Amino acid sequence: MGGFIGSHLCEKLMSETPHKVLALDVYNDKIKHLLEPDSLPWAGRIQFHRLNIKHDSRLEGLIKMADLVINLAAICTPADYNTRPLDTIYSNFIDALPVVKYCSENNKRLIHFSTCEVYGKTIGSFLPKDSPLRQDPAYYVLKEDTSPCIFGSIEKQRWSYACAKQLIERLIYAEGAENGLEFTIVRPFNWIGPRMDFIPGIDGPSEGVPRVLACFSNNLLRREPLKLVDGGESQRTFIYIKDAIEAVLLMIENPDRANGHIFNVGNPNNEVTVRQLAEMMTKVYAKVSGETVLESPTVDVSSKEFYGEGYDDSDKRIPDMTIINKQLGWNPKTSLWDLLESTLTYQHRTYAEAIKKSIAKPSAS
Ligand SMILES: NC(=O)c1ccc[n+]([C@@H]2O[C@H](COP(=O)([O-])OP(=O)(O)OC[C@H]3O[C@@H](n4cnc5c(N)ncnc54)[C@H](O)[C@@H]3O)[C@@H](O)[C@H]2O)c1
Ligand SMILES: O=C(O)[C@H]1O[C@H](OP(=O)(O)OP(=O)(O)OC[C@H]2O[C@@H](n3ccc(=O)[nH]c3=O)[C@H](O)[C@@H]2O)[C@H](O)[C@@H](O)[C@@H]1O
Repeated sequence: MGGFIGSHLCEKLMSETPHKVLALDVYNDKIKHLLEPDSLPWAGRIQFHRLNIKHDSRLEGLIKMADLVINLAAICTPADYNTRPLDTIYSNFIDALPVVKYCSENNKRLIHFSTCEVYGKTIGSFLPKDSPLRQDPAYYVLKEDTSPCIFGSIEKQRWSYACAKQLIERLIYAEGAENGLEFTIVRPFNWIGPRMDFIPGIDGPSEGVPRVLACFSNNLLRREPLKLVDGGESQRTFIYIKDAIEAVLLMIENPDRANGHIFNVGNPNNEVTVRQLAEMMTKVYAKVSGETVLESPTVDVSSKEFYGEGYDDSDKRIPDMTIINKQLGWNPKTSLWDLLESTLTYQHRTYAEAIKKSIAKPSAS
């Protein structure tokens, strides 16, 4: 609950609902503003417990105290999937097991965060490059109940994350079928916004590689070209975190309509290639910062150079919205331009000064 999505969810639950939250994480930096000072209007409704779900005897007791458990804990940055595959598999499968088990044994409802990466590659990506079928949505739109999960070979360790997430989904589904666990599985499609990941060298390790929003923000803040991996041809649909949190709140408030379902949560209208994302972020950042655009705003880099051996990529990710629409009546609202404008305004306000100082005094930390 102390990460990017957890911080936005806690904020929403505190400001717009009467619910109480027991927030568990190894860090609380992103929710500190909700915990202090004691005079906050929701003081007493949110409690932070610093614990590692991997090995902490307090976990079962805390789950027993709750009506609903939301599991967000995971390693979820692609730079880790091929370089720390064991940690990735343990984090996304093994470490989630006690949470599922305690929910099942104690009859607690579970909302588990999976990923759109469980779909892997599209069927269309295996068609010849010039096949007209590539334009047919039947070959690329990702549907919860009919699309297959298509991963690369084992040496493409990128898929360690998707595979672990798929297996935990299957386990939760089986707990529902055999033991009556009440569950909802969320498959986020590139949720982005303020507080996502970290800016290397400022609030995270200098050599760390966060997800694309933070990578590109870091480049823009430092006036470096944005790095396009393997030509930036992969396609993504990005959704504003605040739109996505509305969907999670509907799941929390409507158990009868959410239990037993797997939901895609994304914005099919915000599709771009990574290259187009870089171009749009460059324009938006110039607008919100008042800075000029570099002569060469992007640079190409191979995936091997950027991520190392074993990287692979999802080609295209368009969520089908039929199920979430029917069950919860939810639709995303914010356009890519608007969500980048508010997010990059936040990035500039939060980091520009710190970056300037770190560039001026490289040895000071
Ligand atoms: N942001 C997205 O678009 C996106 C997309 C797909 C899936 N997800 C999934 O949503 C969840 C949350 O993602 P996020 O973007 O907020 O990432 P995040 O890294 O900001 O949040 C994850 C949080 O889990 C905590 N954590 C990890 N292991 C832990 C452990 N063993 N014990 C206690 N805490 C632990 C981390 O400290 C972190 O605060 C993850 O399961 C991720 O796989 C997110
Ligand atoms: O957010 C999601 O829905 C899921 O997808 C992400 O995976 P991915 O979209 O591949 O990760 P990003 O780091 O956001 O990268 C997006 C694309 O940009 C590219 N990229 C990334 C960083 C960069 O500097 N340059 C660049 O071209 C990547 O190669 C990839 O094609 C992560 O796996 C998870 O957070 C999550 O499960």
